[in-house]
Amino acid sequence: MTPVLVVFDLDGTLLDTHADLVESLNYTIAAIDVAPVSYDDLTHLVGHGAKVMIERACSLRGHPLSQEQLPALLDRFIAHYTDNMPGHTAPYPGLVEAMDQLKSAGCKLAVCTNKLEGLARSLIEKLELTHYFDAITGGDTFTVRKPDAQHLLGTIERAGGDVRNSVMIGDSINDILVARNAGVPSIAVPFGYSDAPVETLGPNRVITHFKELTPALIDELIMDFTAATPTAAAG
Ligand SMILES: O=C(O)COP(=O)(O)O
Ligand SMILES: [Mg+2]
Repeated sequence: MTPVLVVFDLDGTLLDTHADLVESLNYTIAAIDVAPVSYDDLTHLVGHGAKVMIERACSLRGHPLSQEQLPALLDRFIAHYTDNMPGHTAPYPGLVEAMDQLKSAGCKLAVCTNKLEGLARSLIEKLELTHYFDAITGGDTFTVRKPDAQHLLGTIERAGGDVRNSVMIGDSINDILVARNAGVPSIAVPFGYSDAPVETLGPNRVITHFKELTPALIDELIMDFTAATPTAAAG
């Protein structure tokens, strides 16, 4: 039987990236005299990749961008963010212990983020977490990204997992939707970047700390999900 695969979102789920995102974003938009954004604004800005984050930040501050302005700003963001990695970014409390426990129980782990794959890989590498993951995919890895099912299905395939034996864990609507679209159960965490309370996004479970992310919880979630999904059970 294929090992259980736990797929993590990155920003706001694996890693607390808020301080560095705010810093690089404000450095980027200062180039065109757009006023800085705050930590609270991030719930509205993060989760769709850097391009959307820059666009939304400028709109939020009353300076909608033209499409011609975007590439240079994106380059500015990527350069600043890369130069300052890992900055203040760190795994959320209990994450490493939870991943160790899952690995010991035979689970595979993967990352499915809308961050650019290169940025995600560098950041994970700088934090010495690369060895945990059987696959790392970003918003530019495939032709589509979360919430499109193919982003998660492609990640599962690269990690050598099975869609019937996988779980997605994330902090935003795109994570819950990609799981639903791919036919995979989801877990939401409330400490990331979501406009709405995560309970209202329709995840199969909510955990408030990684100490709750045990092999037993994952098994139970897959069992419940399979039992409630006739096609998955039949497949
Ligand atoms: O918006 C981003 O850059 C990525 O966000 P994600 O890791 O939560 O998918
Ligand atoms: Mg996220």
